Amino acid sequence: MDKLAPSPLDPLAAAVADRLHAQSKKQLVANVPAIAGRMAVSLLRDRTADFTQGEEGKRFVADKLVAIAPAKAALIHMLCRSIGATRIVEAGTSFGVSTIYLAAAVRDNLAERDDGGEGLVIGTEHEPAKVQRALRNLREAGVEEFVEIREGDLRETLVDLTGPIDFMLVDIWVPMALPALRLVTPHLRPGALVVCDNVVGAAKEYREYLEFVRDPDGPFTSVTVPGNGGMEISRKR
Ligand SMILES: C[S@@+](CC[C@H](N)C(=O)[O-])C[C@H]1O[C@@H](n2cnc3c(N)ncnc32)[C@H](O)[C@@H]1O
Repeated sequence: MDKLAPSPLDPLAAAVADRLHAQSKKQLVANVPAIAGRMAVSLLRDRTADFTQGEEGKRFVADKLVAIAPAKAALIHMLCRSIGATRIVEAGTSFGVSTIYLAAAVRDNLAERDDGGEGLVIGTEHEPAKVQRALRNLREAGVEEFVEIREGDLRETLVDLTGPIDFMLVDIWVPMALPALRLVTPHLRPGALVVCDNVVGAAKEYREYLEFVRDPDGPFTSVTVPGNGGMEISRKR
């Protein structure tokens, strides 16, 4: 028996997502020694395990999927379906794996409402080649019409957002997580959810982000979901 529940996606989108999950895992496994080496150098040099920074780090990750894990993707899909999300922001699109789940949720939420309303996932990605790959994957998965990918640095691409936003996925290199959330927070509707990946595995690196979402006087209430690097799920007050 499979360890995970079946994919929540329709067969067309599931086939594309499953292929990309497998590709991402294979890429990760093949690069374990390279990643471990880079983490060790980063720890010694900058006291952080974040190996994505600096010119060399950026070059290394420029062609990597680093896709969200299947179970986490299924969870964000379920959350988006549960809150009826139709306007979503994704910080960190890469090859579009998480985007497929978010866009499928928007499509299905709109279909259930059946009121002619519109919906959109606004993704952002600063590697032009990844944007092209994401667009191709979204087209193949049949969900392209529900996605707009803004190419460039999110500190520029997310400044002119209009709300209300129902859901945000933060799956980005760590130093960008809090700047992304700060940009989007004013546009999140009350009850909107923000999911940030890998906050347990990289708790030290996410310290400021976590302080922000866990601040009892701040704009969010927050829970940590452990396992596989962990996730922080924060709800806008
Ligand atoms: C962890 S990956 C995203 C994976 C994606 N959510 C998925 O599941 O397929 C993070 C992505 O953020 C992109 N990125 C990093 N810093 C960025 C920035 N300042 N602006 C836009 N994109 C950025 C990287 O190029 C990388 O593709």
